[in-house]
Amino acid sequence: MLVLGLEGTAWCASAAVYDTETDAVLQESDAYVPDSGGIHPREAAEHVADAIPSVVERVLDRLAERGWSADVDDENDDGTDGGSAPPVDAVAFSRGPGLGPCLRAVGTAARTLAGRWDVPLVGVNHMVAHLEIGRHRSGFDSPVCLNASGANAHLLGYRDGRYRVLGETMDTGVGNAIDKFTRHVGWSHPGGPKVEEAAGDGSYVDLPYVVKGMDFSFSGIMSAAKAEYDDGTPVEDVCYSLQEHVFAMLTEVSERALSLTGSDELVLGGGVGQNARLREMLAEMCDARGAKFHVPEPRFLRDNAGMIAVLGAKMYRAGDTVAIAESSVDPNFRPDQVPVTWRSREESVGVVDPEMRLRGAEAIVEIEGDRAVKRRIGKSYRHPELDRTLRTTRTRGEARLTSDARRVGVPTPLVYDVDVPEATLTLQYVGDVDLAERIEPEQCRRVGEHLARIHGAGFVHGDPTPRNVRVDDERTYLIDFGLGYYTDHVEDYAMDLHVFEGSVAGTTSDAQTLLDAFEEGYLEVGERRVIDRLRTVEGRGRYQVNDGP
Ligand SMILES: C[C@@H](O)[C@H](NC(=O)OP(=O)(O)OC[C@H]1O[C@@H](n2cnc3c(N)ncnc32)[C@H](O)[C@@H]1O)C(=O)O
Ligand SMILES: [Fe+2]
Repeated sequence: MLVLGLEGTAWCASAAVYDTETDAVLQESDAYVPDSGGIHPREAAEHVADAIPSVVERVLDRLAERGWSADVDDENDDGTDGGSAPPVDAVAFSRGPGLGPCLRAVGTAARTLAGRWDVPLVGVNHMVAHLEIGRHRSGFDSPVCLNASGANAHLLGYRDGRYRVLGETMDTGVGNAIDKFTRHVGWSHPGGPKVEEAAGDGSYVDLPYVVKGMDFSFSGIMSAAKAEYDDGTPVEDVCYSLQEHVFAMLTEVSERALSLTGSDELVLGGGVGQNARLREMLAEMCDARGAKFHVPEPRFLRDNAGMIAVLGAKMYRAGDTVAIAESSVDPNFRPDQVPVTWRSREESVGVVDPEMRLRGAEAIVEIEGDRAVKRRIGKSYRHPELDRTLRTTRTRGEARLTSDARRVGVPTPLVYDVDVPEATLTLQYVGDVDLAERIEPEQCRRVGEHLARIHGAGFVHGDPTPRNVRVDDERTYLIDFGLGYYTDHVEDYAMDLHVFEGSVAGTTSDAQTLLDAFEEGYLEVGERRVIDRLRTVEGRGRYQVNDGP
């Protein structure tokens, strides 16, 4: 079977033909490169509209040269000859997300071709295509996927018919964040490769580092990078340090996602995936924990129609086509809105392996009688200076907040000893199991109460996932305050709730009952305005907890 794919969500007009028999992809692309600055949406749309017909023509010429032909026959229903056979069996196109005018140009082209050839039309989500191409090329069963593209950055895992967002950026996509910095220093789009090149000669300067659970944010680090540049720090040093911080953040959250879901497979997708330093960090992290890592070749990382054709073929096989009249584009199409018709439910991630607990993402915990000795291990993937700063500040912070939480009535382990240079804490051993292994509404209600208490005391936990809660018959303990901090921003409190809700939704099947109990518990002790803010946070679209169809 042959499927034509069309891509043009922003800067790249591309057409590809995927042959399911041989797994070969023919691809022709034409990039829009602005004279200066970033992407101008109108210019980009003009480029896509102009370039699509010629990339289609070129790829069809190559198809004809090779003599590949579609399975579909050219007979009419009554057996008479229907004229010339269509060159492909189906047409797939990027339906979103992306820039509206660009998407509309691609949609129009796709509908025209499908209508002319009388073949089915398949509407593909561009973000899901970025990750499915890695799963396809790697042959992995059920990987965690890190999408690092221009307008997006998120961690996804398949579960029960949907891709779940396990973590994502709280502001801009990773490529756009880097591109904003390069615009500031006068370099044109795309900025990523220019930063990578300049970074080669740079040395380390300290910049903000922001991860919250499996979510992360780039706005602070980008303002700091611009300020460093304006203050005269050599641009190579800023580029080098930007990469060290931003990619270490992405690697850390990927490791956390592997740990939380118990998956041992990671795939990388998206244009920023072309960056050698990011790939190196992820490969090193996976290697250290015995996980497999795959990154597709560059032509399938940056925007390309090959990934659209490959996913289009899977969808077509599953009967997942769209009528022309219903094929309108969606600039805000989220990956977790897509019904995953081409995968079976058995492939879900998130079946938690109890053994994993002692091999958490950042520390080694040894149980000695009634004590747990927790050592934050060095991560060879990150810069030694950044590594030391993170380990010592988190160790110190964890000791302090664990005690502060107990003082306001939240069950936490006693802190017996703190060794900051060794990044080691000796804590009381608490609970029988992780909440992840025995998750019930009553425990979730208590987690809600506990979080409300610490928010009332002016700090957040920073990573309240079901693995950072321990339970026994009597109590529900919060542990691992290493990402917590003092703050009076309601947004930070709402993010704590969002992290808990996101990780419950990402790893359980009946999340709604658990989350209702959690919010009830929170409201019993805490303030309604935090729950209200949580709704606003979710409503921003970018980071919704989407549980089921
Ligand atoms: C919605 C869609 O239009 C969008 N696609 C997109 O942004 O193009 P993509 O090819 O996936 O990623 C482009 C980004 O990838 C960055 N990039 C390319 N090469 C890079 C490199 N060597 N290092 C770092 N970033 C790089 C570029 O600077 C740019 O920000 C998306 O997937 O979010
Ligand atoms: Fe993309």
